[in-house]
Amino acid sequence: MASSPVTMMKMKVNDCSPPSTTAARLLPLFRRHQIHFRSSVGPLQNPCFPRTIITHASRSSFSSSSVITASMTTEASAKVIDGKKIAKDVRDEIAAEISLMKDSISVVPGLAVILVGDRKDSATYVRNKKKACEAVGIKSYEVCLREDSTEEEVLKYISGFNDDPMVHGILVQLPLPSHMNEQNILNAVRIEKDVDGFHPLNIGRLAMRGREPLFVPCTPKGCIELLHRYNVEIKGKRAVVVGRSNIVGMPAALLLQREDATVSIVHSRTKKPEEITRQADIIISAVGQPNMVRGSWIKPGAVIIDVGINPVEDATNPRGYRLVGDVCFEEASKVASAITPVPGGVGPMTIAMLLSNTLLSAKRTYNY
Ligand SMILES: NC(=O)C1=CN([C@@H]2O[C@H](COP(=O)(O)OP(=O)(O)OC[C@H]3O[C@@H](n4cnc5c(N)ncnc54)[C@H](OP(=O)(O)O)[C@@H]3O)[C@@H](O)[C@H]2O)C=CC1
Ligand SMILES: Nc1nc(=O)c2c([nH]1)NC[C@@H]1CN(c3ccc(C(=O)N[C@@H](CCC(=O)O)C(=O)O)cc3)C=[N+]21
Repeated sequence: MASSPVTMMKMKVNDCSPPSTTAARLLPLFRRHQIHFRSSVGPLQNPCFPRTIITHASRSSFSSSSVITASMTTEASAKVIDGKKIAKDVRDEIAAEISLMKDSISVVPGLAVILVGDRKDSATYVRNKKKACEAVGIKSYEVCLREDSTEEEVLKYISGFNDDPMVHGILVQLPLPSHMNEQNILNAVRIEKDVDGFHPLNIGRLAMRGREPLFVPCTPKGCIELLHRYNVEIKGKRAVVVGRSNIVGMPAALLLQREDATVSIVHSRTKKPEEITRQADIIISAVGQPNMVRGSWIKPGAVIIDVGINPVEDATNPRGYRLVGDVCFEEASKVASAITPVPGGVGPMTIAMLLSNTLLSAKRTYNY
């Protein structure tokens, strides 16, 4: 099993790294933090680059070929949805609320994180969660277990945290080692402390009309929060979710549906996925395939939320790799009206939503 982003590394399929100037070239058409769907941007759409490694040399010769028209040099550029900034705003709001809570009822929220094994990426996420908790005033409790621990040991810690009144949220970092039964473990978390929103009862309620889950899974909740804070209208729009995992794709589709979008789901068995995504006003992509969603898959003016976090080889980066999304940013930003970058898009929002769910849980416990 892969043990780090480097060993997990996928081969580079094309060079879609965001041009450094993209963030600065905002469309005058859009007011800050307000996205309107464009019906068309004229003949500006980028043709698909071949799915091969494109070096700088081959790219420049490609762009001077007859395939790209002169108009493409003046192409529109999508607004970049700044997840880092919005996540900071959310964290500031949470910190203010926690400070008030502490002053009035002398309680601070507590989050327990259980990490099993030594995956480097998981260790990084857990470290980042801990830092984020400390910064807003949430007390964090951390358990790190060896890769060869038993399921019973994990269940024992969950049971302890379930009974601990100082702990309002419990997160078991995924993926778990393959010898453990993920379902058994996630089911053991008390739903009142299920801040990840992965308990089947929470997911079931999310899927039912007229029912309310206690917690909404953090990453999909972060995607919707970004759409709301950028004033993207969801109601009545066509949304396509690429990916149907229990933790991102499926709950993202359910949430969009709850927001009155008309939702389609694309997965690994979908034929001609680009024909479906091209109908979308909003695309949320969570597949884990670097740069899979090309410019030609996108309707002009669509809003793109890229959840994918994919390490690709990059010799120029001190880490030897860099993170890219599921969406070819370079192409998509010429067609879409707004797009999240990777990194700096959905990732920081996931952590902000975890803090938000933990605060919500503590408030619920004390009827605050
Ligand atoms: N930004 C963040 O906060 C987070 C980012 N992530 C990232 O999001 C990505 C997805 O994560 P996760 O949902 O856990 O991944 P999973 O591997 O659990 O699910 C991937 C989904 O994508 C589908 N899929 C895979 N290949 C294709 C393809 N070629 N065409 C269409 N659909 C495809 C799969 O279909 P099928 O069901 O048919 O197998 C599956 O539904 C990863 O890059 C992950 O690192 C994840 C969590 C949080
Ligand atoms: N129980 C559980 N809950 C999760 O929510 C969960 C999980 N397990 N397992 C793994 C995935 C992945 N995930 C991310 C969180 C933050 C970033 C994040 O902050 N990313 C930064 C980049 C970080 C970097 O540079 O390495 C960004 O996109 O800007 C990414 C991915 C939560 N997950």
